[in-house]
Amino acid sequence: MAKGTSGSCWNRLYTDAAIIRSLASLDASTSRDAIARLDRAIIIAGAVGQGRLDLILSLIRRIQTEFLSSESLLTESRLSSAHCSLSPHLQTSSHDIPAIDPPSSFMTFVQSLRNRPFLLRKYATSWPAINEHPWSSTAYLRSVAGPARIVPVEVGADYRTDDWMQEFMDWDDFLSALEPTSHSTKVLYLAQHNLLMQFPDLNKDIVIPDYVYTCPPPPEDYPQYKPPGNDEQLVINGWLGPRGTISPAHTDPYYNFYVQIVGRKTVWLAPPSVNESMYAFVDGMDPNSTTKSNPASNATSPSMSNTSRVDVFTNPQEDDTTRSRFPEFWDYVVPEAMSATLEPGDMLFIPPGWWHAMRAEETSFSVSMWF
Ligand SMILES: O=C(O)CCC(=O)C(=O)O
Ligand SMILES: [Fe+2]
Repeated sequence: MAKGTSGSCWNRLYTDAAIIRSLASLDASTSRDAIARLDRAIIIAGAVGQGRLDLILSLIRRIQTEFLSSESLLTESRLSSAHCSLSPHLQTSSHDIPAIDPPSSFMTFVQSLRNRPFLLRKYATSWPAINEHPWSSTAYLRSVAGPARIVPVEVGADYRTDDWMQEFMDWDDFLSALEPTSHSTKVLYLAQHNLLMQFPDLNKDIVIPDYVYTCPPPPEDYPQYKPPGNDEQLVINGWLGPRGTISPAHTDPYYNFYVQIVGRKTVWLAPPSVNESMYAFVDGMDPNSTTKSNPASNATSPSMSNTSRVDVFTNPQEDDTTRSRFPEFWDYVVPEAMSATLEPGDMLFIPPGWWHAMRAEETSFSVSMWF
């Protein structure tokens, strides 16, 4: 779900303070802390300010070379570990997401295709992220970062539950926890994070599709659409986690090209016209309440007001309360909803305002491009 942006003067102050503090009394014993502080300036404050991101990245490299170059990064493992090859059938959707041939022109995309989701199967199979520099290789993912880097991680399978939290974690430890040999019992999800800004070598492994630069007008059913507010009007996020990580059904206000790089992921979609039957969270609401809510009205908690309380990955045969708790969902949403399981190389298009939920069928790495 799209996060808000916070005041840029504080972000600049945070960034500059992090740079100064990491250089003060820098030696071998403080080098890891210094790198973590610089990473937090990227992650929390977006490393704002003229030339600050490049400065921070080159400082991190210098500190790694000076103090941590002896640390081995060579541990190799493949992330993807197929558990089953069958695509799960969702009880909560009635249609397949249409798989089409690539639009014949940008005009076709902007004029007629931008209003509904579609799937371009195998669109990205020739990307370096799938071939020359496979993002399924933990040795490669370690090498683009170098030692002592930290990343933001969600702990817990689903952000609607009480035991869910976010924390910073060592990138190496996070990758180790994803490896098939790991004994980690926690569900860790690196979600909605601009990993390509933090590890810019990854940028050369993807090919941003030109559709994101076509400045499409608002779709017919979402007139309030505006592109992201950054200079490029484009936000790229990475999503990396083990089998079972779930993003519950929610809406974002942007167009989205979503590319599956490693593993398989099941996607569920429903149009903005079903908003009233999605049982979105409303500020102050008891999460177990079954009251229907309109996500556009009187919601004061922006972070959850566009998130549904319905578990769209439920199986009504196993959970017999779901039909009685959310009757309108079953009556009005399920007939409109569509789903698909994405394979590496598949690219999905989601228009703004569409409800979407994702579940990783195995260790999964995806990239979203909001525009
Ligand atoms: O991959 C996921 O878990 C969620 C992706 C998503 O919500 C998005 O791309 O907007
Ligand atoms: Fe989303």
